[in-house]
Amino acid sequence: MTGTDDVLLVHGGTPLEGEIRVRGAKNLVPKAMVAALLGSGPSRLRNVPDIRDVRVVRGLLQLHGVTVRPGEEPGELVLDPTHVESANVADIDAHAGSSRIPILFCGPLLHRLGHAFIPGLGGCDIGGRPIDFHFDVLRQFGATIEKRADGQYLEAPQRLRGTKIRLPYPSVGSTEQVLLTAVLAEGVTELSNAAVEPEIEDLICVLQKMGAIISMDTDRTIRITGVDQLGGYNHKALPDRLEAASWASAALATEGNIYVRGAQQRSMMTFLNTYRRVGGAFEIDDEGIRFWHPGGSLNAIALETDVHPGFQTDWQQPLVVALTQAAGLSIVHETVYESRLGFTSALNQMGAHIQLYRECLGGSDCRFGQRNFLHSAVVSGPTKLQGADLVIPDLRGGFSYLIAALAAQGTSRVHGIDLINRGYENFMQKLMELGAKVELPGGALV
Ligand SMILES: CC(=O)N[C@H]1[C@@H](OP(=O)(O)OP(=O)(O)OC[C@H]2O[C@@H](n3ccc(=O)[nH]c3=O)[C@H](O)[C@@H]2O)O[C@H](CO)[C@@H](O)[C@@H]1O
Ligand SMILES: C=C(OP(=O)(O)O)C(=O)O
Repeated sequence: MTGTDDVLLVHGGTPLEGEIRVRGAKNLVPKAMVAALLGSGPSRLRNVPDIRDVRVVRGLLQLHGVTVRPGEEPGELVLDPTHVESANVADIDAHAGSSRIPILFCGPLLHRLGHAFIPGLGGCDIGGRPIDFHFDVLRQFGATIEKRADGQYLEAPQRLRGTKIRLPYPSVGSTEQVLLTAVLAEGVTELSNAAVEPEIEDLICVLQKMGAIISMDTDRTIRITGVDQLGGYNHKALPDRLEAASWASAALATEGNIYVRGAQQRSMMTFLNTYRRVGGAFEIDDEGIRFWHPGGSLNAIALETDVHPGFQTDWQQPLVVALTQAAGLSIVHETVYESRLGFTSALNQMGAHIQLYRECLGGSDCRFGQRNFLHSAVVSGPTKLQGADLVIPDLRGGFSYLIAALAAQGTSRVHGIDLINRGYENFMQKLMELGAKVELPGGALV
């Protein structure tokens, strides 16, 4: 989607009502696809959403010689890495800036080919997003890394060796880097201060199915005993708790009622507690979760994002839109990314009252305090929102703008909507199914 197609007209003021379905998690599926590279035979991944991050990884795997084809059931992919040794990666530059996943090809490619080339990464612009932890751990396994103009070139002169690693911060991607590298490394790897997000546990399940030996302690320590060979896997990806929470926030902000088929309580407990504190209602059954605004006013809250099992940072932006409708002062302290509150300036243009601060407000001190990062917010509500011209800044910020436009009076022009396809499957169709009044410029229905 390009040019004027990349704009959506949103006529606000209608509650979102109905049912949508979430499929496999954006933050697991592409990584499980990379894990298939480690196998000696084909893998089957089910519940795969049709999102851009999946398409990017599919393209990268194909460049490396993995055949990827649809399986028997809808949303199933069969990934066969048998011919990886004959890979032709001449076109890899085309994938530069596409997503964060290419960095996770390092370990598997070093094991398979002895070398790897990683193009520049993409992903949301919500902070500096360095990759120093990734390269530090890869060096500890025995890899050499050379920075080139168009990316990073890595080599493993010998088989990578297990090692003892302590992450400076429980980074999700770096934990996955260690897992995907350690499983075929020689000997034992001990990783402390690891991230333990549900998507990481699911990746560990995938790797265990392939033959890996991985144990998780309760103190963020993961131990991996390297093996000589891994097989393929057959796995159903865990559902996308981040997308589910986005729709839950949309139900609250638009005074609507949405049944999210596929949403799973276990991975959303912290979100559900917060949703209840704000005054949102939900009901859980075996197939999904219904979220709704029960009427009356919403409650202001203090909220701090954190690594799992804390409040996930990717839940923050959509929920902030609902907080503009809560009575009183809400405090939001973003501790995972230093620049994830910039999206609020557009909400202020729509009529919200959100003030940003450099200090760590409302909770513990974080890495960003006293360092000039506007990473705390005070949201004063309730405020009526008015339609506006909005330019989508990042994935969750983009979905938040859609929510704000749907909750607002009048019409908004939302520019850059294609970015949302990176992580939300068929979001325009889902909006229509929920009764949203949205159209493409020129009057075409989506
Ligand atoms: C594709 C994917 O799964 N993306 C998720 C993943 O991103 P991603 O894996 O990139 O996020 P990390 O957990 O690594 O980043 C967390 C923090 O660690 C810092 N850091 C990270 C790596 C590094 O080498 N150096 C460093 O300083 C980052 O700047 C950030 O401040 O986890 C994030 C935190 O749950 C989520 O918001 C993203 O949706
Ligand atoms: C920050 C996100 O993703 P990524 O790491 O892919 O940029 C997100 O999903 O909100």
